[in-house]
Amino acid sequence: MNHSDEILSILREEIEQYDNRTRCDETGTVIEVGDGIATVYGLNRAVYGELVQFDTGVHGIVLDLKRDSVGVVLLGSEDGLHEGSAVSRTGRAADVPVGDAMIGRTVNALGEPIDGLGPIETTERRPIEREASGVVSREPVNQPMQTGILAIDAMVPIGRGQRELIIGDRQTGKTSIAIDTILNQKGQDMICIYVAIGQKASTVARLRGTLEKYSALDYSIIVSATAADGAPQQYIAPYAGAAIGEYFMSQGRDVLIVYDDLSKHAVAYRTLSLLLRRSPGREAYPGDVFYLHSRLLERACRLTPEYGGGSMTALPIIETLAGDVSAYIPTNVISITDGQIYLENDLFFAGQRPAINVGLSVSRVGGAAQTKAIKKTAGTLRIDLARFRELEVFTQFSSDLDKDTQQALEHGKRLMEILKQPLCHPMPVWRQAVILYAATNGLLSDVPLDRVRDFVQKFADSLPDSLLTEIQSTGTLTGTAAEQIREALKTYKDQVSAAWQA
Ligand SMILES: Nc1ncnc2c1ncn2[C@@H]1O[C@H](COP(=O)(O)OP(=O)(O)OP(=O)(O)O)[C@@H](O)[C@H]1O
Repeated sequence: MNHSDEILSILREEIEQYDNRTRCDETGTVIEVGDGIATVYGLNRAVYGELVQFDTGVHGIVLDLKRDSVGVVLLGSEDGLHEGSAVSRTGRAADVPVGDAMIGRTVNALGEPIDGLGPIETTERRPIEREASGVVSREPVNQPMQTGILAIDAMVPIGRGQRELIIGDRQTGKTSIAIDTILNQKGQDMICIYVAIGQKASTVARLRGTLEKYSALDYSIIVSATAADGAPQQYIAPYAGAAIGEYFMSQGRDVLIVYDDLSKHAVAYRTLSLLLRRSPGREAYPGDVFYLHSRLLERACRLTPEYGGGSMTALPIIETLAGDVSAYIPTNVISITDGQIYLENDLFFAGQRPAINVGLSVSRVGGAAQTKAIKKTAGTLRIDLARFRELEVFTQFSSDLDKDTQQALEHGKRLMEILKQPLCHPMPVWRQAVILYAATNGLLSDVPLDRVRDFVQKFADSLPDSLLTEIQSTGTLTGTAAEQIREALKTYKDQVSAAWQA
């Protein structure tokens, strides 16, 4: 055989076997399975993040690519899977159904309904992992996202498209802030998505009950991967929530997404990584744990009108241990987000609820989006509170205080009082503006401290409707409106002050 014949025969052989070989790459065999992880041989062409299907019908996601095998995390039960089970590629990344039909429903991390209300009719699906929008398609944050919580809207304002972290120890009211914010979106044309990661199923059910009670389910979606669901579901749940949110954002809608909480998400990812035998780094987290959250939170943005003009505001939640914000995951997420709302144990137990530590809370971009009426009336609030905190510490043991110090202390105490807010009572802009105006201008100095909270609420209720609608619709507090508030406050005080002496 001459040289060219030899080449031809090799080529012919290669071509004949080509089909066989590609088919072989499309299916593989399980070598080992356990703890929700399968090691598969033969899926040479599988790509990172691809969805594969086992012969039992269970799906898995390729999360580890090695020279001879791939590591797959199972999205369902491993019952019936054993060494030698067949696995086939699907050629697509893990995705979730998206569409208006999802609104009002509770779904799992794969977008399947778990609320017993029947199937969800959607026509579109979106991959759970997607590259975040680029610089060109983004617009600066310049529209407010009212939380309805006075302390936040006045001092840590959040804009549409912003990522604001809610951070604090366990049981300090983190979830409550997120829920109140969702309740306040009623009638604001906002779609709210609550992603529950690693929580108890009963907690999620209770939360759904609260949303239902306040008619917030009409514009909300709950994505739930409970503690019973296992690490893979907990790992993909926030990405699934983001994909559902992006669908609405691409339709030009405004979306609010809450990730409750990313500490548990990081723990789920650490579990998977350790089971996949990746080398552990600081606090045993894998080296790419920063990327885990940055690629998620980067997907929140506000789009320019050419790209639909929608927005996705993210409220990730992080739980700290004994107030330690310098731990690995908290510092990571603090550096990714555009600010944080820091909740403090001491304040919570002292009855200051929501327990927001104003000194450590910050919003890096929301100031530009703050409603004018609030900006104007809350002007000195932060500084006055900072001064109050300092004086409070210094004057703790001294009884002989000069008049100025006494006044500043009394003023600070009243400011702290108006910032207390019960659960599920979000405040509209006009009410916030009126209360702030009265408090920051020292108009409450003659109201007994223990009556301040009740007084301001009832006073706000007594104001004429025309004034409220004017503040609410224009978003500003004109000089005449301010004068009207002053007058009304004087009259109202005269009416009720007799009862104070009694
Ligand atoms: N503004 C508030 N007024 C009164 N009670 C509040 C307020 N905010 C939170 N609480 C109460 O504090 C408790 C803890 O709240 P929440 O569950 O929101 O905290 P969390 O930090 O999310 O807790 P976890 O660590 O369990 O996630 C709840 O019982 C809630 O009712």
